[in-house]
Amino acid sequence: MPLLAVYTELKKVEEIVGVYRDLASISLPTSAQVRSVDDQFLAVTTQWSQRDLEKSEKTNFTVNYILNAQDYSVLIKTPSQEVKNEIWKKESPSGKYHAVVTSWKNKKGEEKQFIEIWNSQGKIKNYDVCSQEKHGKVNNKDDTFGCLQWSNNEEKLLYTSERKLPKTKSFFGTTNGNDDKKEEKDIVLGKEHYTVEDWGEQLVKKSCSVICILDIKSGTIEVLDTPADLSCGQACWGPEDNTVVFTGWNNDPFRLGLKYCTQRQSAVYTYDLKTQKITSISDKTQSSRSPNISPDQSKLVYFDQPIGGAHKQCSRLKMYDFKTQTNQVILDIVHRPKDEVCNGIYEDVLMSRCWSHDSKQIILSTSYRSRTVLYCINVETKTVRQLNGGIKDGSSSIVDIYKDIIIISCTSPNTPQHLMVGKLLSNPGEEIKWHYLNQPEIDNNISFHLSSHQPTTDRKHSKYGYLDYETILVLPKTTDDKKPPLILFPHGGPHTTFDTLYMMYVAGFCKCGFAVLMVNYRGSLGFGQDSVESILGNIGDQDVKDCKAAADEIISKGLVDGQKVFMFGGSHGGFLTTHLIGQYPDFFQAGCCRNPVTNLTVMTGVTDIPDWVYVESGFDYNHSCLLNPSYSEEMWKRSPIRYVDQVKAPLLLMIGKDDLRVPPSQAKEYYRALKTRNIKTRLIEYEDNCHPIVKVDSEADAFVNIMLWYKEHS
Ligand SMILES: CSCC[C@H](NC(C)=O)C(=O)N[C@@H](C)C(=O)N[C@@H](CO)C(=O)O
Repeated sequence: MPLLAVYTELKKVEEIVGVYRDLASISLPTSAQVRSVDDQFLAVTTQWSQRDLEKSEKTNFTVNYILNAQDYSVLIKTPSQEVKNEIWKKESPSGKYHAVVTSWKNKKGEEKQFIEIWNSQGKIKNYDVCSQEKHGKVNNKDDTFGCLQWSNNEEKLLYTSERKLPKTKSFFGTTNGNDDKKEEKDIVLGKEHYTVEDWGEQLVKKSCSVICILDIKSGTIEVLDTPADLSCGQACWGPEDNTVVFTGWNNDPFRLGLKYCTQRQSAVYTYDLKTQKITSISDKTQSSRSPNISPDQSKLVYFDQPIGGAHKQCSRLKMYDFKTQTNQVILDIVHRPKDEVCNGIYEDVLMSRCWSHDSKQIILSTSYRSRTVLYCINVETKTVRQLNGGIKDGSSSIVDIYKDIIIISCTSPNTPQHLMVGKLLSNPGEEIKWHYLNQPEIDNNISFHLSSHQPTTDRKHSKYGYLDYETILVLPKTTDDKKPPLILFPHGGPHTTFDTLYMMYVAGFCKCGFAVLMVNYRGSLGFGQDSVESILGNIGDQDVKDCKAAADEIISKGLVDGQKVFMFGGSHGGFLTTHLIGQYPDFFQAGCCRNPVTNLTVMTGVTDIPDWVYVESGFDYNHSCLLNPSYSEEMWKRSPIRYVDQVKAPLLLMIGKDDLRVPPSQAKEYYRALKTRNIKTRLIEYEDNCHPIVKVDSEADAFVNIMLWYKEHS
């Protein structure tokens, strides 16, 4: 390479790395809790996360605020305090105590988990919860099953953990001298290689979760006697702490991946702590989750939806009355949005605090077309109203509510997530006045535009007719008349959505000079259940054409350079990337995808969610389904690999080596197919990454590689 070329290349790398460093240094809020100190003051504890590129890890820290209770102005803000080894922290109802679940490695390198109880003077109790050998590892906050709940009398803590498994050793092993007689009796021989099923991608080693109660005074642990065929989670205390309410997922006949999948068979149960009787309070023909009890303890709300079908869908909000022991629908599934207020609920779970103080209203946030919006739902009148958010055309989501003081997180593609505080007003006509907890840094070099797209006549759906869809165009500020090159970026799923959020990669692409078109093709969440269902049996066609048509429309408006179009997407977005470069070979300069689905015919045997392949290809699924030639033929027709002979655009493929959702074999097969056809391609493999490639160092490396790939092929 000539010297000048080497220099230019290095300069390019330096610039991209510089862009990424700046963006990675932004800290983002992860949670917050509000509490009233007295009539004059409010206390808000906030948790934040920031990438540390030097240490290749995320740094977590807290910041505490004291606010004036009248006008919400910030009176005191404490310096940031780094948090280490903390899995979970929960304040007691009176605010006197904190429970903290911590994880720590001892000198032998063994992981230990503790539940610590703190008051204002310091740590008052510390329990090595696993040493009692009543259960396995404690679930953490991000697990589907996780929970940590104080009893109302502050004497007990509810949490979930893995069920205790019998110890096993080889048929041929001798006992270790340290084993006492009792332990030896409990050891089963020759089962050490038996498979232990788990719940798949990002839930590895989560096999059967149980509910545990820690008595804070004595340190004794009670593991509730729940059936072995249920994985239990999302537990909370029932009225007067006499029952425990929880979600139970069926383990049988075998577990399918649960991450991004709310359609699995699950129900809401109560467990009577005196009689140990378990009762299902939800409709067992539906999939129910996320029970949440009202402050007056008279009722609870939860989500439900049909079992099976699309991996995420529109859900109902239901309510169970403890006195009458009856259920009612508060907000039903919205098939075809009719009004301007609500397109239905698409959330996995409710926030742990979501009730108004009078136990009459629920606050939740969910997708409404391409924005996350706030809803206030009156459970008595069953009326829904949208609450005003913090940014026009941006997104707002609830973080916490306590005695009607609400904390929200506000964002838009040019404004990183920041926290605001306001008061829920009794007059529904009045707008909430939001006050900043922290000031965001708005990037005025980035702008965004929402567009609605109508399918052309040839793309009308045979059952649902004309369903519209949306895109979010994120544009860099240009200093000359040159139009920016375009990155076409459809989301994965396919049943997820792009809301007008700040996304580090998108902001970074813009700062490197690219416009980004994020496509909420038909099938995305936030547009009604008909839209979700319209894509089943149509993948590889309807979604592909929606993306291409959206790009054409934006190019025709003259906002971007139509001669320089690049593809980008992960997972189902990678499926669309490989489809689009195959079906429209002259349209794209280059492409890049993370963990793409490329060949459906071989996916059923390797993914943790084989049902996805059947359902998205238009077939019904049950656990005994077997692939046959007619299914395979249809799956082949819908697979990107079918078009590989037509591909011209150089393609960068990235894989997380531990991905259980779309195993690396999918990208590898496509990579080999391109190589033998002399199409320029590169495969990058990230160790220790699963489906989302988000380990701090990998995410950073991937960004620079993507930008270099596009720049090289511009
Ligand atoms: C058999 S895998 C099908 C695609 C996959 N669907 C589900 C239900 O997991 C998918 O597209 N998943 C996305 C939600 C996804 O994981 N996308 C991300 C990763 O976080 C991405 O890289 O874009």
